[in-house]
Amino acid sequence: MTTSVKICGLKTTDDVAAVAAAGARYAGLVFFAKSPRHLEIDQARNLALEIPEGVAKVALTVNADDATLDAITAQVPLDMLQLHGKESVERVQEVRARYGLPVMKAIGIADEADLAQISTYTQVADQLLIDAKPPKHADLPGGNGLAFDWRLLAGRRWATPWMLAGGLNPENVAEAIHLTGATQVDVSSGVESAPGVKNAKKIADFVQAATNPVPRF
Ligand SMILES: O=C(O)c1ccccc1NCC(=O)[C@H](O)[C@H](O)COP(=O)(O)O
Repeated sequence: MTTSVKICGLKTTDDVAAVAAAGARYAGLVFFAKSPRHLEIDQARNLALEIPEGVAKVALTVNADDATLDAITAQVPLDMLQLHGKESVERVQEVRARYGLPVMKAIGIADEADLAQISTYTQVADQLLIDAKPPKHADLPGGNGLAFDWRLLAGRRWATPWMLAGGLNPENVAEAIHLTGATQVDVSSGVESAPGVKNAKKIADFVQAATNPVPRF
């Protein structure tokens, strides 16, 4: 089975072109003001209109209220919502029902105790993003370029589709897939040349390494 790739935090039409050329399946648009990848709604709309069919447009929000989600979903053509904050099970259900879009819930993992969170959301989310838990005082709840111990996921399976994220890059993604059994992976910092600046070569190398994961270790 080939691995599906999500490139998160696109900001320019060059980023869109690089993602499409590389063969990624998902493109993430970040709505979080503190992030170097943040987009205003009109910017996101223009970018989303450039994303070709076959690449799913994912809007990433953090503890967003209905007014914020109403504004985003009214103006930006989308295929999925990614909830990357402390949204409860009930909030995930509400968002799914209100917008009629598939919802991907991010779960932060630092140690084995955090794995219980995954089972909590399997019944309500369409997808899960299993990511590194951010450091305590981090400005960003995701997109920090930090990995967790992938061995925590070894041999575990969930009925809900899931993506592996956190500190992935072209050099380590094959090993991460090998250790976790992930069939979907997500990356942001690992395909950038500076925070918020995507690099087309790194995007191509990442997709290549993820979709042809010949272990090099
Ligand atoms: O990317 C951001 O700036 C961001 C901001 C606020 C919440 C979440 C954010 N990113 C979430 C993602 O889906 C990232 O791709 C994921 O955390 C992996 O990031 P990285 O470790 O940098 O590859």
